[in-house]
Amino acid sequence: MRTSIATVSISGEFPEKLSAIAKAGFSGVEIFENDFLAYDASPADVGRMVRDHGLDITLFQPFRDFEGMPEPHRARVFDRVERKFDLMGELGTDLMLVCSSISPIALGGIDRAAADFAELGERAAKRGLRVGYEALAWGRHVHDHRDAWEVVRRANHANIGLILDSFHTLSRKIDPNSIRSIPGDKIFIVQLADAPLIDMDLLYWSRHFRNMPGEGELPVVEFMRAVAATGYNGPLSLEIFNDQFRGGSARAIAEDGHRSLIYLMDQVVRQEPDIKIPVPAMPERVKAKDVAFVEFTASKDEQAELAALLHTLGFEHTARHKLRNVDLYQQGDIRLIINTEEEGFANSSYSVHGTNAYAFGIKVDDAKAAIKRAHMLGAATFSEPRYPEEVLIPAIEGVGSGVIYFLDETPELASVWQSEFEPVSSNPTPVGVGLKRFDHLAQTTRYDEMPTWLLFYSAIFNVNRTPMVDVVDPGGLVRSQAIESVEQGCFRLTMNGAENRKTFAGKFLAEGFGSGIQHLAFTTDDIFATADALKARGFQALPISRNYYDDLEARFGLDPDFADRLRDNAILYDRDDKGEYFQIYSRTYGEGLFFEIVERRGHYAGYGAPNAPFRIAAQRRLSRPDGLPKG
Ligand SMILES: O=C(O)c1ccc(O)c(O)c1
Ligand SMILES: [Mg+2]
Repeated sequence: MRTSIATVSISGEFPEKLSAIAKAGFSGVEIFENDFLAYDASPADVGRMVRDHGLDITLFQPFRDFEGMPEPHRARVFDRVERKFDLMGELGTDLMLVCSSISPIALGGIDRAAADFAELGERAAKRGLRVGYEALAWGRHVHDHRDAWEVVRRANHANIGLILDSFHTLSRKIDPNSIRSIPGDKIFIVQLADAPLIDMDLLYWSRHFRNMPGEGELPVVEFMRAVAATGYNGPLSLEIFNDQFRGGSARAIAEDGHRSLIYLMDQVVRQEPDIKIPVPAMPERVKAKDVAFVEFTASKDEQAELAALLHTLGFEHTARHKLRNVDLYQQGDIRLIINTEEEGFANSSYSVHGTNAYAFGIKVDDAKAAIKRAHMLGAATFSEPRYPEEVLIPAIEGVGSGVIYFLDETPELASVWQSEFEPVSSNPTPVGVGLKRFDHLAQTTRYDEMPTWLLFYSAIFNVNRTPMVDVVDPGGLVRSQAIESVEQGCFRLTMNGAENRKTFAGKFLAEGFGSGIQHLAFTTDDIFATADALKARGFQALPISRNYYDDLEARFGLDPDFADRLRDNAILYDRDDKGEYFQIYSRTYGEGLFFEIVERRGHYAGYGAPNAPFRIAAQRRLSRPDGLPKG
């Protein structure tokens, strides 16, 4: 499997782009002409630089406004082509992309274009070069790969072929299955990009909003299945025009790109097993069954504070690690760990971020297979020195240099709580205030990092993504999107992307020095009973404004007594046609960490997004630095 990426997809100067691309594992690059023009080195030097990085040049692009020109423009276009052929010789690449003309003076007609390409084929052949024709979605006469293919077919020249670009085909909703009848050897290169579904001008959409396959909403898998079914076995080349990527981290974007191609082809080969493209075999997407535990790191002083908060939430200290300063707190099926070790990874995480939920475990069917898949998708495996008595729990690095552990039912992993922990309480599964399971974990990250992590989770795990919702914080916008295991209701994780530091989420990032789990949500089967039990334990709920309840009553036509009960218990409420949702929030702890208790009734599948602005406003009121009343 040969992977390639257009230089335009990556931020930085030419050398920085190349080094990021090579490090991420690509085998080639498309040289986008403007990147080359902006860089002050001879074509031969640039070619050498590329090869010194172990990369080859898969394509030189784009050559614009070639076909259909009336004389005298036509002659000039051919002169221009010859100059670019010279350049390609010096760079050391044999493939040029011609995109369909947008020139207002270009004439239409498949045969006229085919004749131009036949002549171009002759000229290219003399130099041992090849030319591929790509239909831009906004091309003047040709804007459909089926027409571009007809031009190439009629040009009937060995040195002229077709270039397919998923964006141009899928943005126009052209059926990708129309590709299946094209001979694979006439497809000279395939360019891949995804995009979010936004209804806007095609050119603007293409130049600003493309993203990596799997990050957007276009049927790129269907497209690539059709391409692979033709017998195509050339490079898979990413061509991503994206405003955020241009300003992002070259390394992260390149790594995302490589991961996106491996993930894409893994899906393709499972559905088209006879393709020619060699795809590395890997275990299937991991079924995430549940959150097995969440682990906090804290100093000894802060442990006491955090443990007190957990106590008011109904958790009991049930066990202590036999060899380490690690304590286990339980309630229902929920396990929380506080790690106060003074060396090792947890401690470094504490030094950088303060008290934080730096790790979590996921219950899977086969932890070894999970690690293998994650590894093949470029995730870094995580391990720490351990005592001989300690079990090796397979783990990877996750969001914000947090850790994700995998636990399965193999004897060693299933018994880790018994083998490594000493009970300190006679009741290992306290009922507490009635919290039963994790409902979801919420990770906060910078908005521009969200695609990275959504791709990371979706490539490794068998999860669906919910649509992105905008949450208005008085300090700016926060965008929120959830991933959920396909097997309904087992594993849920919400990602919140903060655009700036003034939002509550943005402050968490700034003060905690990076992305991480900002809140943990637990389920109860009876929110009112839990609210009473919480009060009895001295739990302080996040106070919610009276206005919210007046509106709630009006909006949903609630019975006033019911609305009063919600208000008296600071319970937030939402309802849709599938069911109801009840939420109680804790006050924030430390740099903005908090807890949520939810009850889902019926088949409510959301996260109370309409309530988020009021929750945030309440949190901000409490954390005002001006010393005004705290609640
Ligand atoms: O936006 C463009 O002009 C452009 C240029 C070359 C391509 O391969 C492409 O897909 C788009
Ligand atoms: Mg293209």
